[in-house]
Amino acid sequence: METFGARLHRAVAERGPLCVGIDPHPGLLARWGLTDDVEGLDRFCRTVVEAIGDRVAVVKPQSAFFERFGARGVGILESTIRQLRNAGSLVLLDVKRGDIGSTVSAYASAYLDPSSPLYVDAVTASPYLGVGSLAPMFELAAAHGGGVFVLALTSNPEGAAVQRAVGADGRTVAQTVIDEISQLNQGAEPLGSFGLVVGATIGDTGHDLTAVHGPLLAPGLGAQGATAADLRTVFGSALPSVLPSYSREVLGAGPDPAALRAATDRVLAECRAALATP
Ligand SMILES: O=c1ccn([C@@H]2O[C@H](COP(=O)(O)O)[C@@H](O)[C@H]2O)c(=O)[nH]1
Repeated sequence: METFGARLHRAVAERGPLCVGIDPHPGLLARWGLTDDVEGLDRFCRTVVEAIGDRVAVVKPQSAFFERFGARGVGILESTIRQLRNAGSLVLLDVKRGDIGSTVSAYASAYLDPSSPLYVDAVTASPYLGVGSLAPMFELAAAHGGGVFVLALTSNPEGAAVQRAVGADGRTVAQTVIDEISQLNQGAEPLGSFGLVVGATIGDTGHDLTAVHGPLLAPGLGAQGATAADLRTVFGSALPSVLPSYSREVLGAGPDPAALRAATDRVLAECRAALATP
């Protein structure tokens, strides 16, 4: 069985270093001339998948925008995941789950067990009940070739107060998360399956990402103000592991599929240039 890290490494080599988010904000549905209901949600997602599902390495549906429509919205999420898989992109579900270990086990079954209707290639997870509480997710991911991206240094300004707080051993909370995830990836080739979320907005925080050996998802580009040129400052020598992520910057170009593809190609070119070694 091929690991998530190996599949991601191959997808990025074939399609380029880019993750595009599917975030059907009410404002975007309106701008696309769609109704703010399940029918509008379905049309929005189908348009995105048909436009870019066969050209982007990773697509990241944001679960919140599906959950707000209840069971029918989650049904659209299930069908969007299936369509993305058929189009050949890896699916990273942004759900930011975290809880005590016995409950994390159920979240793991929901997203990382191939028999689940919401089965995806990888999920985002929150480490604030302790990285160890996420162990059931790591175990199920490893068993089925899946991946987990753990929040370390998020793109929103409010995150710093918690994530950069310093513990008794002198490390920040974020550095503790970084170090624990690095341990999980030891010995994995060509890339570990356990990633971190590090916002492109945060500047140079002095955190050491050199030993992670797993993917570094970088949201915050475009709508939140960061540019591809900021990636070098944030990630330094860890730049080759960065997976830049854009949602509204690309989605705002819709609903014309050609315009969505053009926006995707533009941000991908910017990321390629930013990630290229000097
Ligand atoms: O630190 C984080 C973690 C996750 N996100 C998510 O990424 C997208 C960003 O959307 P944009 O439209 O590109 O701003 C969204 O789903 C967030 O929930 C993040 O922004 N920052």
